[in-house]
Amino acid sequence: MRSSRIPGFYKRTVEERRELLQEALELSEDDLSVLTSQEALPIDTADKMIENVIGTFPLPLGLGLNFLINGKDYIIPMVVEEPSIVASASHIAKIVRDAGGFKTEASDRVMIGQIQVVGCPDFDAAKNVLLEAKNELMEAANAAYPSIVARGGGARDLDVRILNDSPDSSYGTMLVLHLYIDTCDAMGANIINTMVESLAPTVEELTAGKVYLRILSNLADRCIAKATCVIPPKLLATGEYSGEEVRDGVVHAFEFADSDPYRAVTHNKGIMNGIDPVVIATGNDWRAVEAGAHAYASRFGSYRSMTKWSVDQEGNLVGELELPMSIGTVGGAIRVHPISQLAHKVLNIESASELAQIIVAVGLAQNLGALKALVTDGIQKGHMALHSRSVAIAAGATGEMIDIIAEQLVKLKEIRVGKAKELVEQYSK
Ligand SMILES: CC(C)(COP(=O)([O-])OP(=O)([O-])OC[C@H]1O[C@@H](n2cnc3c(N)ncnc32)[C@H](O)[C@@H]1OP(=O)([O-])[O-])[C@@H](O)C(=O)NCCC(=O)NCCSC(=O)C[C@@](C)(O)CC(=O)[O-]
Ligand SMILES: NC(=O)C1=CN([C@@H]2O[C@H](COP(=O)(O)OP(=O)(O)OC[C@H]3O[C@@H](n4cnc5c(N)ncnc54)[C@H](O)[C@@H]3O)[C@@H](O)[C@H]2O)C=CC1
Repeated sequence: MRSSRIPGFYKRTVEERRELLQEALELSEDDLSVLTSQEALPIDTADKMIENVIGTFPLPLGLGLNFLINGKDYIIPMVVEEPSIVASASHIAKIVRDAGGFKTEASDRVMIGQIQVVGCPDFDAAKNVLLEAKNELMEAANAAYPSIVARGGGARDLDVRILNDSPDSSYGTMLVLHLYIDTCDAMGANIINTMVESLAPTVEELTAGKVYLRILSNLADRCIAKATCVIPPKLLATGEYSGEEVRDGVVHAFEFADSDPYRAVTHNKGIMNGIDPVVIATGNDWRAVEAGAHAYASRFGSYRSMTKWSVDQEGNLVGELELPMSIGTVGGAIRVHPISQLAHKVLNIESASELAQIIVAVGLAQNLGALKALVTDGIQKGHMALHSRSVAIAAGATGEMIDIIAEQLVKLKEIRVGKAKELVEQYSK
């Protein structure tokens, strides 16, 4: 692939951008045809994906540019309705690229299946008996889904916990079995749920209890991806703000988020601004990723910042983001949605682990984009300037009028629908 650095891409027309993408990735007309067809998601396909279908709901698909991750260039498809996100990710990726790019890593792709057991006559004895039967249970789980074992995955470990066993607990005591499963390139819901459901009768027999829930856990804390970046302050200088001022502002912003859940939620929303669009574009389950990410942000006992920003001995800004990343490159809607298939082609990835690492790099970039704006000019300048186009459309502007009205709103520093309506009326006259 050619470089993901395509300066001024955003100044081109949609048509020109498609041509540039085709050139950069050597895509065929056929690959791109999904973008120009009347129905990007054919209604017959949509009707098979969910229930009670009456139509489809299109969202913009943009490209995050400039990403250099572990020395490899990536063009990143992002599906999102909010303006300035794609610009901001590309803006920070450009800065980090000049600092050597993002470095990422990932754990093994081990997901968790849970089995809930209640009513055991002796919970400690039940726990011991399950642990003693660990190998047999893992073998039985693998036998329930042999194809994942053939791909090199399958059950890896098993653990048992007892919940609510203190006398003052207001809930009933229960035993929870965790089955740890390597799901290879799948998110793995199907694999995990099949395995835990298959074990339930044996677990009931061994524990003399009753099994209720048999389902994966979205707190996928053994399926982790991590991104880091190290940025010399000179690359952060913005307008009248020195690089050191921006760097220190970002660290203060992190400390604020890490100490205060009210701020942490907004800070982390800014991270998910980058993560969700890639998860959606690649046909993955964003509710699963969201739920896992927020729970992971609370793992030390309170809800905290997902990212960490600090200064190293050379005075560089150091950013880190580590999250559970239960995504896949096969399964679910991934091979069903035609645009998701194109997104995977554009990303040019080999595995779910590679995709997970890209996603956390985008989340880290997105966080820095928002913080850099917040500690300098404020969010309104960059974000609202781009949002002004949506405001103009909401006020009834069409065609060439959209950019003209949007520019006037920015100039007047009044980016609101009421003002836009006045301008649309004047323009129409
Ligand atoms: C918007 C920018 C990037 C402008 O920033 P800028 O400094 O004017 O950008 P620039 O003109 O120097 O351009 C630098 C690069 O940015 C990209 N870029 C620049 N402009 C565009 C554009 N129009 N379309 C596409 N890409 C764009 C592009 O890659 C460009 O490189 P080039 O191609 O020129 O070589 C900046 O102001 C920014 O990042 N703002 C923050 C935006 C943001 O975070 N939005 C999220 C919504 S707010 C929110 O929901 C989260 C929040 C804020 O609450 C989270 C929190 O509180 O932590
Ligand atoms: N709590 C949750 O998060 C839940 C999520 N889901 C949904 O499950 C879907 C994801 O399900 P999956 O089980 O991942 O999809 P899936 O079952 O459709 O795909 C996995 C299949 O792909 C096959 N496969 C082919 N190549 C593979 C490779 N290289 N690595 C691994 N498997 C390979 C496997 O044999 C497996 O049968 C998402 O749409 C999600 O919304 C469903 C239930 C609960």
